[in-house]
Amino acid sequence: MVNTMTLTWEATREFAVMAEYSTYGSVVVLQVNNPPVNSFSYHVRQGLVDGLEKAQRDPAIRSIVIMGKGRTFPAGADVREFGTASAGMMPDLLSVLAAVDTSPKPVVSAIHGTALGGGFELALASHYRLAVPSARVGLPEVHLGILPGAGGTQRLPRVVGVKTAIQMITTGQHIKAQQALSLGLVDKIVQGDLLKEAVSFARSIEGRPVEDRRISQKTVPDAEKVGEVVDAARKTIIRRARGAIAPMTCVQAIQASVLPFDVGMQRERELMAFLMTSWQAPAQQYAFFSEREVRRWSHPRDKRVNFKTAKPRVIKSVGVVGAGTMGVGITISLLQAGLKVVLLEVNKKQLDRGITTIQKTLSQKSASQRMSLLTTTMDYSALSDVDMVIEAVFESMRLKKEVFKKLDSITKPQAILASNTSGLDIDKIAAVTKRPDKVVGTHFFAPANIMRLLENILGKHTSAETIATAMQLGTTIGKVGVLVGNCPGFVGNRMLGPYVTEAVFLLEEGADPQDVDKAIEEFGFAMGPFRMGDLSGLDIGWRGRIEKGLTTEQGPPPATPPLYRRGNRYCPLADMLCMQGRLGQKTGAGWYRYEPGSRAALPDPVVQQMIREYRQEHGFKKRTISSQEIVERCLYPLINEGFHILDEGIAARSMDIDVTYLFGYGWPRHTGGPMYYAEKVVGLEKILRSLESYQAQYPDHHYLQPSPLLRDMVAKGTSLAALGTDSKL
Ligand SMILES: CCCCCCCC/C=C\C/C=C/C(=O)SCCNC(=O)CCNC(=O)[C@H](O)C(C)(C)COP(=O)(O)OP(=O)(O)OC[C@H]1O[C@@H](n2cnc3c(N)ncnc32)[C@H](O)[C@@H]1OP(=O)(O)O
Repeated sequence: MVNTMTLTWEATREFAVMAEYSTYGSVVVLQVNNPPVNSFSYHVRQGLVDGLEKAQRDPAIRSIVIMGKGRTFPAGADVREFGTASAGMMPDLLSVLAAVDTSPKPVVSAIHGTALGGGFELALASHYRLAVPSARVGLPEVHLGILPGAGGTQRLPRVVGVKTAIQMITTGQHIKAQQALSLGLVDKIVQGDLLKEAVSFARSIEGRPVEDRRISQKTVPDAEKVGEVVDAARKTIIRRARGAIAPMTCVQAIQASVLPFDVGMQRERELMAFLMTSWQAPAQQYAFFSEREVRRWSHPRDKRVNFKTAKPRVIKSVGVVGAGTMGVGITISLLQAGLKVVLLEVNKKQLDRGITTIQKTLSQKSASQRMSLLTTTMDYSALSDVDMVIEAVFESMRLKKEVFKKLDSITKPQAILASNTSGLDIDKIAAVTKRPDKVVGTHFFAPANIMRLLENILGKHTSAETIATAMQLGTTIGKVGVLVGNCPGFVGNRMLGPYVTEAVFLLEEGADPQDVDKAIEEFGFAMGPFRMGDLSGLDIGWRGRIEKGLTTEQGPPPATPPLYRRGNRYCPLADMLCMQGRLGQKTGAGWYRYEPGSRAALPDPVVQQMIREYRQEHGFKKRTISSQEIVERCLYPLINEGFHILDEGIAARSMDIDVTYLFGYGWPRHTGGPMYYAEKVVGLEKILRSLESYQAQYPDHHYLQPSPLLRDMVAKGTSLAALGTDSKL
């Protein structure tokens, strides 16, 4: 045990504030001090190298502790430095870690918070690792489109074997301290004061040889199985990674860990250089920072609508109206965050079903505690005292207006009233209340307890305080909140319109649903539009089209040309399926057929026949459509709609659109999001020319008409960053 009273502070802060050097008798403690996450920017690297050298020079020093100041052990390289001059400035991270590994005096990494990426690689290069019970470690570089390029792909498998290393590195998962201990990744879990414990531990190992503590000198325990492990991983990754190059490149680097350490390190370096210079790494890093940047929201409508000045109301209790799929998912999210919930459902059977689902979904451990926060009711008066209500009833304006009228009369005057509408006019809903300033859209995505996106919609009268509250609620329940303006479909579903419309037009011309889905899935989406439609339920879109008067339950509205609605081209194939009761997975048939109890989408000859007859009836000639055309025809109109949205100020920045798509619609992260992809991967000029060319072929597909903003940007050579505040990225 170290007696704190005997600890003496020597000259500190010698190496700027970024790696503080303190001595405790024979122990040097190097504390990285680079808030918020102690990333390894240039000055930290220099500070560590200087500190290590100083410790080696001082004969009174016999051991070295490295730790993080503030909230965490270093959480990795400074990603903002990537691609800048300071990233390449020596010492680089590899030299810091080499100085640690080869130190003749034992080096102990003492971990709290999150030791991630380069931070965990530093710990692995150390001779001993301690962790507090709440610490987590991991190598999440794959999410940034790179690999653990400071020896992580070589040292980790030497401890846990190739199989576990592949699993950890290709998923980027964070491991809790206890699991890290059982995997041999930390040597000891310490309770109490980490600094004191680390110094005490360092003293206890002074004088012991460090050679056999160097992970770099060990061999991989399952080396003989590397071939079969890599083959198995390849199969999983091809299925899971869909177009992302980093996961398989990580595997290639890990494969080299069975070679001598220096050879493996060289291979890791080459593969890192390959990834660092790929187009996917900057796209994923953009996605990482955008996820955080959307927290700094504002809206051009009103300068008070700004994260800096708007203060949220305190929300302790929330009413949820409707115990359907969405209401139940929202309730689970709120309960999991420790909020009190009053769930109202007027249909007793539905309410009972909802309660059962909530009970089943909440984790065993905390279920009873969480359930104690839940009140269920069929009576609106039970909502009289809640701070906020989220309405999640059926998507009908008439019904929503009825609900909001009731809520306005029953809830306390300061309560916020939110609608989970997926695209109806928030202003019309607000207009039936006497508090339009407290009405806001909070669009959750199914399953609402899992999907991270929360699209918050600012109505004409929504106050800054109300928006701040909705954004804050998102953070409280672990969602990524994006602020958008009010228009039909808001950002996400509005852009989805052209995508699904064009996908259905492709069926008219010769593609089958599975051809379209395959092309979109190869692009990187987890599901193509038809599989997604079957999963969500085809009746959702159908009801929406009925509500808009585009179709009826019996077919086209009277006196309507079959393939046109209100002057626009219209394909009724989806309506035809719904009229047959084919509503998707839930009815065992939609665009595909499903065996009882299975979710596997099977091509259905009945649908293929229906499409064939439809083509014949309307004079469409079947042709072969390439995957490239499918991707362009579906995604470019979606992107084009994004430009309209920016032009109208519905989204303040292109990154708000990208984050919406990354977190709500499964847009592949390695492409950065639709707007990033358009600008940085394809190029705006190419998008514009493709739209023009398709529009010339299909003049009545109005979504193919390029947005004036896109045209203007191409003509002037302006960038998306220049439109909003994402220039920082
Ligand atoms: C040419 C090739 C030659 C080869 C030579 C190779 C040499 C070796 C080089 C590199 C190898 C190592 C690479 C890496 O380490 S990459 C980074 C790996 N680490 C991560 O991915 C961690 C990312 N961060 C997180 O997961 C989280 O931030 C967190 C868990 C650490 C903390 O979460 P939370 O408390 O929720 O905070 P925030 O996420 O909100 O973050 C706060 C703040 O900090 C910024 N930030 C976080 N991590 C980094 C980072 N690694 N670099 C820069 N900035 C970071 C984040 O953006 C937030 O900023 P704010 O929005 O402005 O507040």
